[in-house]
Amino acid sequence: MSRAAARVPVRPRVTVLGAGSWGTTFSKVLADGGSDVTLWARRPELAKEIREAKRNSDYLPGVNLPLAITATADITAALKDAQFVFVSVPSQSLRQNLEQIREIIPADIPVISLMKGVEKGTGLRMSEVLESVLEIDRNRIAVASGPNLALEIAKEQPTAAVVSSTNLETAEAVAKIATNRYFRSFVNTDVIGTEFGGVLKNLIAVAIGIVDGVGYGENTKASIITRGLVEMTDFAVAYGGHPETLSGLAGLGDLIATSGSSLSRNNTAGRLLGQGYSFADVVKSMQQTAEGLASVAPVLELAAAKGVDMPICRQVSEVLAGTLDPKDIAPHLTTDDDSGPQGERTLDARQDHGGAALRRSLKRAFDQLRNRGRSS
Ligand SMILES: NC(=O)C1=CN([C@@H]2O[C@H](COP(=O)(O)OP(=O)(O)OC[C@H]3O[C@@H](n4cnc5c(N)ncnc54)[C@H](O)[C@@H]3O)[C@@H](O)[C@H]2O)C=CC1
Ligand SMILES: O=C(CO)COP(=O)(O)O
Repeated sequence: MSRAAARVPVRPRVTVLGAGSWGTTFSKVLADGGSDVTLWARRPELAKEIREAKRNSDYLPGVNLPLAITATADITAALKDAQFVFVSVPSQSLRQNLEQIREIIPADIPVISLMKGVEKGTGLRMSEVLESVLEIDRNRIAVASGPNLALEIAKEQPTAAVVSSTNLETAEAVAKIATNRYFRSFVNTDVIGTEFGGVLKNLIAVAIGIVDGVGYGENTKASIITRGLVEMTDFAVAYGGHPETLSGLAGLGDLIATSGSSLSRNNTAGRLLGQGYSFADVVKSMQQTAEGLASVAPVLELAAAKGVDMPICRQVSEVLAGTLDPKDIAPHLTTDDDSGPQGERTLDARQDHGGAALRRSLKRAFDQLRNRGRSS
C-alpha cells in the first residue's frame, strides 16, 4: 500500500460486513471515532431496524446506535464507495461470504478481519482466507483483536485492541479510525501472533467454562489460564508469531477478558458442557457464534503438524466428543508427555513453564530468524 493510500480521509466512508454483535459494536466504535459507516446485514428486517430505529435489539439490547451508522441488506450498495471494509461474520462462513463480494469490492482499500477463528478443512487464518479468496496484496489486509467483549464496548466501557498488518502504514491507518474516547487501537506487524491469540484464547475460555460448569473454583481456573497461555504461546511461535504478542492485548488480555466473563459465548458454551449438556444441545442452544467450538479440530491438526503439545485444547475436544467426562478435565495435570520420546519435552512436561515457555518460545523465534537469514 502506498504512503498516499495510507492517509486517512477526514470523514472516512467505512463498510462493515456482518451485523451480529461484533460487527454492530465495531460499527459504533468507528462511527464514534468519526467515520460514516454502512453496515451490511443478511436479513433485510435487521438492516431496516438498524437504519430506521438505530437499534439492533437481537444482538445489542438497550444500545442506541449513532446516527452516522446506516444499514442495508444489499451488499453491492453496502460496498459502493467504501474506503475501508471490515469483515465480521462467523469464520466458517467467511469464504462463502467473500465469494459474493470478490468482483465488487473496491480496489486498493484496506480490508480488515474482526474474526477470531480458523477455517475448518484448510486450517487457514481469516486474513489468509481474505488474501486467497479476494486475491489481494497482504499489505492491504489487517486484523483487529483484543479484550473486546461486544456488549461492554457497546456500553462505552473503555478498552483497547491491537490492529495488525504486515504493512505498518495499513495498521496505523486502520488504528486511527478504530480509536475513539472509549476504544484505543494499538498497532503491530505480527499478524500471525495477533490472529492466533484471538483464536486460541477461545479454546482456553471453553475449558474455563467447563470447569466452571463442573463447579471447580479459582485454583483450577488460574492454573488453566496460566498453562493455557503457555499453549497459546508455543503454538503461535511454532507458526512464526512473536511471543510478546501473546503476552499483549491479543493474547493474555483477551484470555483474561474471555475466561472471566459470562458475556463470552465460548465461556458460556463451556459452562453448559460442564453442566452435562451434550455438544449437540449446546450448539442448538447458542443464539450467537462461539468460534472455539469450530476451531478446536483445525487447531489440534495444526498443532500436530508442528509437534506442539496442547493438553488443554485436546481435553476440550474430548469433552466436545463426549469421550471425557467434564469433571475429569484437568489438562494442566496431564503427564502424557512423560512417555514421549523427546527427553527435553519430558522434562518440560513436569516443569512449570511460565517463564521457561517464554524463553523457549523466544529461542525458537530467534532460531527461525537465524535460519531465515541463512537461507536468504
Ligand atoms: N461478539 C464479540 O464480543 C466479539 C466477536 N468477535 C468475533 O467476531 C466474529 C463475528 O462474531 P459475532 O458478531 O459475535 O457473531 P454473531 O453470531 O453475533 O453474528 C454473526 C453475524 O454474521 C452474519 N452472517 C453472515 N453470514 C453468515 C452465515 N453464512 N452464517 C451465519 N451467520 C452469518 C449473521 O447474520 C450475524 O449478523 C467472530 O469471529 C467472533 O469471534 C471478536 C471480538 C468480539
Ligand atoms: O472475542 C471476544 C472477546 O474479546 C468475544 O468472546 P466470545 O466470542 O467468547 O463471546
